[in-house]
Amino acid sequence: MNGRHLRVHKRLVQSFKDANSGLLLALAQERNIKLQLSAAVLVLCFSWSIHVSLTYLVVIFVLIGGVISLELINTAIERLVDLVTKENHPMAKAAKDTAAAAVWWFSVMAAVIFIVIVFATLFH
Ligand SMILES: Nc1ncnc2c1ncn2[C@@H]1O[C@H](COP(=O)(O)OP(=O)(O)OP(=O)(O)O)[C@@H](O)[C@H]1O
Repeated sequence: MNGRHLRVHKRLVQSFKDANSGLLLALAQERNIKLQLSAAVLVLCFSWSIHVSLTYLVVIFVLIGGVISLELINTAIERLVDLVTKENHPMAKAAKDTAAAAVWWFSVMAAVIFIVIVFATLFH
């Protein structure tokens, strides 16, 4: 590996370490993300037990990834707002509540799609 490739490799490894530390931080501090990961394990076990098709399984993985990713972005926005102001401010509330709404909206859609997948698998 030449010098340039080594630098690119080190940057990639460092980016991965930073992202991993962000995930661990959110896991340690956010109750919601623990609940969502537990729900994801249950959903995957149930999906496996009813033999969902490979296509549906891919959809389920995308939905789980979407919920967890949005929760991580929500956590980042919460931290950023807290860093910017400790005061009670309507814009701070709007930022936090809108970020939280993004998670909830996607989670509700994911739940609806999962129910459709379960019915389609059991009663096709
Ligand atoms: N600086 C602020 N100014 C005004 N309202 C705020 C402020 N910080 C938080 N809030 C509001 O207080 C409530 C709780 O905020 P908090 O930061 O504790 O989020 P949370 O309940 O821990 O969210 P989550 O459950 O997603 O982790 C939210 O409705 C939020 O909009």
